[in-house]
Amino acid sequence: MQTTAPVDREAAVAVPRTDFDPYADAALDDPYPHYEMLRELGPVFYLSRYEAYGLARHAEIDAVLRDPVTFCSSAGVGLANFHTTEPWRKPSIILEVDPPMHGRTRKVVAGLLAPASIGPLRARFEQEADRLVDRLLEKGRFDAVTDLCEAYPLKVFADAVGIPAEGREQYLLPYGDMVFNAFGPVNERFRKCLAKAQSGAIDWIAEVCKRENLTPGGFGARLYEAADEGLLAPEEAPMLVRTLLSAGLDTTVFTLCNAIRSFTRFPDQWALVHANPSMARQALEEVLRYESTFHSFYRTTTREVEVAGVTMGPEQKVCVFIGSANRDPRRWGDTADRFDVTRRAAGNMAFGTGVHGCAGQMIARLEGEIVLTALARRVKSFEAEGTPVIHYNNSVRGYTSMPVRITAA
Ligand SMILES: C=Cc1ccc(C(=O)O)cc1
Repeated sequence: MQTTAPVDREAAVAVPRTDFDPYADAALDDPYPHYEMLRELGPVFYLSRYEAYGLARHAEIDAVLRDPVTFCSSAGVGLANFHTTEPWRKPSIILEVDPPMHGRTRKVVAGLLAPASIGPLRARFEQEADRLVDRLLEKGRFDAVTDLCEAYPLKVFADAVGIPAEGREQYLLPYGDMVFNAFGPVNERFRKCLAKAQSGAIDWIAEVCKRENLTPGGFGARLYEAADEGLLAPEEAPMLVRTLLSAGLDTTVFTLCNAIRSFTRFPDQWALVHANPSMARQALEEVLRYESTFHSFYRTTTREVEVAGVTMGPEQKVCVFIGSANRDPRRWGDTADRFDVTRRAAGNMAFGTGVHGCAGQMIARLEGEIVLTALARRVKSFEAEGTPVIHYNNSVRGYTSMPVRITAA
């Protein structure tokens, strides 16, 4: 689909309008029937409640994310347009910038998080996963959110960044919760979360991003070394440490939540992974497709552009529902709504795509693969103990609580 064709007004089609609220609790409880409705509205629709265009099909989302010049990030990647609204914090110098600046900061962060750079962490990550599974098997029943999904990234990823141990539980997750709520509207959820973040987390993050508080050799310290080498301006190093802490915790926590949730819902799928732990990486990819952590974010048009016959003016917000793209039968066939760990789920949109595709996706996959492998080797089955409590956030999806019982192999 061409997004750079000159606009032909006669050919332009009327855009289907909907007053659907993707941020209502009812939508967040189970977004998938709503996504199907949006996909059936057409390749492009208009969210009248938020005065933004929306895309819910894989093909159009892929094309928009691959055109960062027409669909920019420097006006913010949430509903708020930074050209008219004061952001809640200083914009990110990697997420909320466009090429060419984006290319420079991205090169530094991508180098830090590349397979060659994170490979040496594998042994430490595996040791921590085994230690954690020891504890879980002793317990037998526990809350998978607090005791597993939060505990693991808060230890291994926060250690890899090199921040102090003190204050992580209290501040890291509430800060990430605010980062992801900020991509949605200023609703009650946004306001409550911002007030909470302003009562400690924002200051704590600023403090731990300072060079003197970062462990030598960690990702944080290495960003300052990049500044020493002139690859970054001095003031950019703490901003990129902030990026790691903004993007690298809640996302992985919720991906692990969505994995455990999927395996308790579909025990036959766990049985396959338990029987063959080397499937863990492939199974994780299906979790990322089937229950994406990141569900939606925005781009802003930089000019008048036609998408699938619909003419959009400049300065228009466009919401891409990547959680829907991952269930689009046009891309995944008629089993798109089936959780199937034998599927080839590569090419899913869980980490976005294009130049802004998640720079941390390899370390996120490493954490997920290692945890699932450690569990697959030693846990025969997961049983849900009661209904898990959904974590309501404007753009990411996971759980606040998930009591489970495990049976040792
Ligand atoms: C994937 C989300 C994301 C959130 C925050 C940042 C940042 O703060 O730079 C980057 C990515």
